[in-house]
Amino acid sequence: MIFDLTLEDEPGEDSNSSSGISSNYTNSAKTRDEEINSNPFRFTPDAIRRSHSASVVSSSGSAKDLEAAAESPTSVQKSLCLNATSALEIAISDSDDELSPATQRKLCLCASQNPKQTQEAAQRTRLDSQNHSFPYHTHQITEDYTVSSEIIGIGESGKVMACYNKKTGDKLALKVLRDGPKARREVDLHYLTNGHENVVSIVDIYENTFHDVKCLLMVCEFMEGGDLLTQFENQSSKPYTEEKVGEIIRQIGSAVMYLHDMNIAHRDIKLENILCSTTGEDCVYKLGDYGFAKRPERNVLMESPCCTPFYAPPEVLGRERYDKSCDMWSLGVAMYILLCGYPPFYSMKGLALSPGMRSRIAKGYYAFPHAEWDSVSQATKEDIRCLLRTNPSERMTIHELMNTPLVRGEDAPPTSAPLAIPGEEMDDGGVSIGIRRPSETLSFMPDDHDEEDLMHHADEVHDKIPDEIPKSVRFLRDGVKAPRLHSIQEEVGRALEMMRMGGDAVYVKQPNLAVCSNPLLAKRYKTAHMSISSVHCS
Ligand SMILES: Nc1ncnc2c1ncn2[C@@H]1O[C@H](COP(=O)(O)OP(=O)(O)OP(=O)(O)O)[C@@H](O)[C@H]1O
Repeated sequence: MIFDLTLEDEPGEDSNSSSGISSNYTNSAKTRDEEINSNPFRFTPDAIRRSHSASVVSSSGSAKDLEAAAESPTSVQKSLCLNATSALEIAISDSDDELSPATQRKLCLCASQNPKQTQEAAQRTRLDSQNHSFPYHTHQITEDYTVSSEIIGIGESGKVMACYNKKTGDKLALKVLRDGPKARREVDLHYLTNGHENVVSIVDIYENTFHDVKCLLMVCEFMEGGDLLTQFENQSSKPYTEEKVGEIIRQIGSAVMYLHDMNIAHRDIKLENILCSTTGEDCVYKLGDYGFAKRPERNVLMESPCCTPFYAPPEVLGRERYDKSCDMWSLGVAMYILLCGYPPFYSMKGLALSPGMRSRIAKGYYAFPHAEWDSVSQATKEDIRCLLRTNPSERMTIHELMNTPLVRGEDAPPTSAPLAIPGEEMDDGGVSIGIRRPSETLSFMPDDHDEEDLMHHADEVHDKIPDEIPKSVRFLRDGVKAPRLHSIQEEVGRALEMMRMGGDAVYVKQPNLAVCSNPLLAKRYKTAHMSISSVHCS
């Protein structure tokens, strides 16, 4: 389903429109010029790639001209909201009441959040907001904001657009969600943590209808520096210093701790969901996109496989129960990438989630290749090991992470050539093994074998110190550029969609019972209908 959000200049124009939004596009030239000049993404190669389907709005401005243009604002507006593959249920709310003065005041409170506000104030906001869901506006967003055609980001659930506060002229980010339980949950959980200085602030939220489809329009503070993945790639994925990574993790970890203390798991922590206030040194990092956040009822562990495979812990891929420790694994992956420029787990065949990659994630097989990791302190590598533990109950918690020297900004043990610390295995191929726990295997799987192959080889490779450099590391050694994180992410996004829709079902081969004398196999077949073939996000 595609929605058409056309834009207006004056408050209240065409307010009788049944779509809830004006049908004329008359966004002012002044605003558009400002937009062009102030948009930090517009001239970056990445911004061009991301917004290639969008165009800068013609300053001649009439709706007719614009519609005639090949890449017209109308087409951009049409694709504004949601992608066609979205399959969420639509729950029409009965209540269309205007906001009470009290909720309006509350909304203003949210809107004026100072990014530098103290934990104490955040605590107050938290207590206050715990008792309320976000006060939704029911009037048209165009009464308060000029919605621009500028795309500032593209995600799974659609595009994030720029919009401008009509009173202040402030630039903000607009995310449009199709109304439904999932969108409500995203907004409500985001709102619960809205007061934290390292969480992207929701400023306003509207319930508007486009062509009889209810949408939630979430207006958030605009993070000028864009997302951290883009920022990282814009400097050629050059590894960040430990000091810088410590600072990023200190800020994002603070938000994660806030969530975890409220028993909320974010479940989609990745560099794209870490937003940056600027591209400069004084950048404030904030957590965004609560699309998969979940707050379990009565301590029920979360079961749906919603993390991006790239960042996904083994228990998610294994359909086992998982909880907030999922976020810790993802933080470990993010730290790893920032410190070396490539991910710990990826498919050498460019697949989103190959059997080989899945297997390496499940077993915690990754490496600290010397070239990139010799300059990283042992203490930091140990932190990553603790975050990437395959057993969630043994994984480092957010409170433990926040207490590490890296995050506290204390002096870590001196950075030097690799030391052979007890229990850490080194091979002679320039690789320090990421795992070192006696209970875990110390070898790399042959890359990207299919599942069956892995089953056959599992015993052979178990508990064997690798005598050859893993292919993924050779790949880097050979001077081949590390995989483009963005291109991998696109693939991962597609696989993730499959996983979310339950398409990643387990296939049980049907045995020929007529010739099968194996009672176990026969029993497995008879009880196959009892197994859960796929798990859906609730
Ligand atoms: N407040 C903001 N300020 C600046 N850029 C933003 C903001 N919110 C989102 N973006 C940009 O838009 C992109 C997509 O946003 P977001 O992650 O919220 O969408 P999504 O559809 O939920 O994505 P996904 O589920 O794929 O992570 C971000 O990676 C970022 O580049």
